Amino acid sequence: MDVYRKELAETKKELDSISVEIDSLLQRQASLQQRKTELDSILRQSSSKSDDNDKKWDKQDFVWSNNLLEKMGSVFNIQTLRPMQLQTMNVTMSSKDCMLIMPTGGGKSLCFQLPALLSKGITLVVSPLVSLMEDQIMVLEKYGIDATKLDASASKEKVKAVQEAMLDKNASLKLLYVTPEKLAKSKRFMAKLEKMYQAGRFSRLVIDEVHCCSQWGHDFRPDYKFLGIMKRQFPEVPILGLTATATTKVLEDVKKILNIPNCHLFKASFNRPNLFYEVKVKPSAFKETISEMVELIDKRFRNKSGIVYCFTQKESEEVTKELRQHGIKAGCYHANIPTKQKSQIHEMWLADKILVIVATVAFGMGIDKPNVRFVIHHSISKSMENLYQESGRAGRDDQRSDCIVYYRFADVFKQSTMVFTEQTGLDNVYGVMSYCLDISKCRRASIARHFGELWDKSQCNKMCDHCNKDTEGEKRDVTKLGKNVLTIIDQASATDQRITALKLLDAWEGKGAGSLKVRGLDPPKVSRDKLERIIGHMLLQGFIREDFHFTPYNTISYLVAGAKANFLKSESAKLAVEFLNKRRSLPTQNSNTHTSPSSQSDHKPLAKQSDTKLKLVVINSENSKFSNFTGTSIQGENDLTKTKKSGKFKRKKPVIDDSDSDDLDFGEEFKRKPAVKKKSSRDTRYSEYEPIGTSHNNDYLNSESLNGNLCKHQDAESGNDSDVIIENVGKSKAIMIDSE
Ligand SMILES: Nc1ncnc2c1ncn2[C@@H]1O[C@H](COP(=O)(O)OP(=O)(O)OP(=O)(O)O)[C@@H](O)[C@H]1O
Repeated sequence: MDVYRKELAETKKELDSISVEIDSLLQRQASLQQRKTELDSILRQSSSKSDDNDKKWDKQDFVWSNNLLEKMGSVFNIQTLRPMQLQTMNVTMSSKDCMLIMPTGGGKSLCFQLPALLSKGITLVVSPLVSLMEDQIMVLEKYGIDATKLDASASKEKVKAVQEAMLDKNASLKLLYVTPEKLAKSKRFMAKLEKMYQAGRFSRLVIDEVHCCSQWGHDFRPDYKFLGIMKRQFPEVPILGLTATATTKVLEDVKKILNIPNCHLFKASFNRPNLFYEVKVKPSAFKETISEMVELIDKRFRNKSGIVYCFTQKESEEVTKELRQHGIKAGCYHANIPTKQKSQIHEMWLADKILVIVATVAFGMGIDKPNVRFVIHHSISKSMENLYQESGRAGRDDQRSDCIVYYRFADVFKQSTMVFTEQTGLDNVYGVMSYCLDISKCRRASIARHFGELWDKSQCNKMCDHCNKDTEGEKRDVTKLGKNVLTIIDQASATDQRITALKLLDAWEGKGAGSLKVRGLDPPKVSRDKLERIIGHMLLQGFIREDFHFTPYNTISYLVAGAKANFLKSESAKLAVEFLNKRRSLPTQNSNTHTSPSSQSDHKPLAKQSDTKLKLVVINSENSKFSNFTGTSIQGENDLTKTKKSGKFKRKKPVIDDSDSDDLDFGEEFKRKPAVKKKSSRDTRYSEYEPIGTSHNNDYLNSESLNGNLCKHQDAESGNDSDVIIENVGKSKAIMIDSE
């Protein structure tokens, strides 16, 4: 019997492990399937582009072409069209359905305003915000174009006049703006549209922010769904959908909802070459974040116009107050500020009387200030679409501008508790977390992948922090640490306790509530930032998940085991997390392609960011008086430093490993390279020291300017710290000697 029992136990065990493998393969299959769909779509789009799509619509021999070009200059004062504008106008003028995806500020409005002038009848524009309509109508009035809106505030007389114009073939009205709610809720208005259609005066339906139709989008508006009946009711009316941000999935969904499966799709590149993308690690203390931000604005954006986006109204008020106290002309903008005051602030900002607007996302659509030099996110956005759109308010004049996100792990939970009830709310937040956690990939490549665009990262032109800094990531196997996280979570669950991310981190580090600590689990010798990073990746990879609970006052996010937790426990899955490789090269003098004068000297390296804290200086200089002694490798035996105490020069073994990363478990696959002697130009330019008393500024970009900096150096043998001064640094090489 024992034999059978034993065999039964083994059989069960094997079956369990097969189940785990099957689950794992199914998950992999699902994610590959999704990627395949994305790639298919990208290829379809690019091949249809290279078909006759662009070429056919790029012509200027349509019957309306002369009139179009004439009015473009005489009415709109525009001399040349931007990419995709002509194609879009030609398609819609041909009465065909079209969708245009063009970045914020790209010039979408012209694509329907100019055709509206050339067409008989009225163009109906569905727009999500009354303030947006007002802005556009104001501009159109300046051009002498008759445009109006119908919303809840319209008087009876106004409604009557508009309804008459809808049917009067002699009326001058060209554009009529309505909200989607107006269409969905007013049967009378729909009846009037029917009549306008019968009279042959319904020339075009324009749907601004068309991504709002899809609940997969970041701004789903239920009333946009109603627009699905428009094609059925008015089959002859061409639809033109406009958006700055829509993923492949959202586009497919929108086409279905609007019943325009065969519409022409024009996608201007998401790429805004003049925007520099950057992520900074946000200090845990509010005041510290403010002083970093003040320094940043003072150094890089002095007297420049910008926006600081905050998560809440309270946060935006506090940040405004602090910035003002530091002498920065800032104004606050959020939904609860009285309308009159909001307009005043907006106007003062437009006139550069206020330089920085500190705002919630209420300060959004329709901002058309050309010279916004920076957009800083004090807290992360709720989705990549939001981040892209908010950042995109910088540099509408095509001049170099900066888009900076301050990322802090704790902010992820502030967002997730707000959006977890939305269809894709959590995925959206995790998309931003993934963007921020990345430490080496080109930011544009990440954005391109998100928006399903083919992208060659060499086109970034060093206009993102990663491409500009030549940082290197190195994947490390942290499966053991991941399993520790699960052990803490399991124990909490077994003892009916709930655990937030903060408490989990505390328990892991042996702090906080005793009942959450796991006996026998030693605190890892890894910095808190790295632990946060590991937990972040566990969330992204599904090893843990958030579990939301409501209290009368707020929603709390707890961490629980995720769908893939068992894979990690059984080690059928590994947890690999990328950390910054310490062997990071300093960009050479020429490598900085920043074009604006401010950026030349003021860009800080990532040194201050937690994972990238500099700890080591390359010792080498051809030009130095010690050149006879120094080798070319940072690990070279000839590396010399003079100790503080003795004043004598002494050979030192430079430290490669993180002093706090001993606990990181390097598995086979991701084994960290040993601190080998590697002769490469990269090594000779490498620096891991943090200068004391000098802030991290762009001086690093010119390694000669390292000279004279006082640095901390850790002796690899003794572990003792000593102060050293860098001396005799050539254009790309450095030597350090003692400070005494
Ligand atoms: N071909 C062009 N040449 C020069 N300027 C243009 C051209 N097309 C549009 N513009 C200008 O670019 C600015 C932005 O245009 P528009 O407001 O249409 O952008 P948008 O794509 O609708 O942006 P958003 O998504 O922010 O609404 C406007 O000031 C507009 O006059």
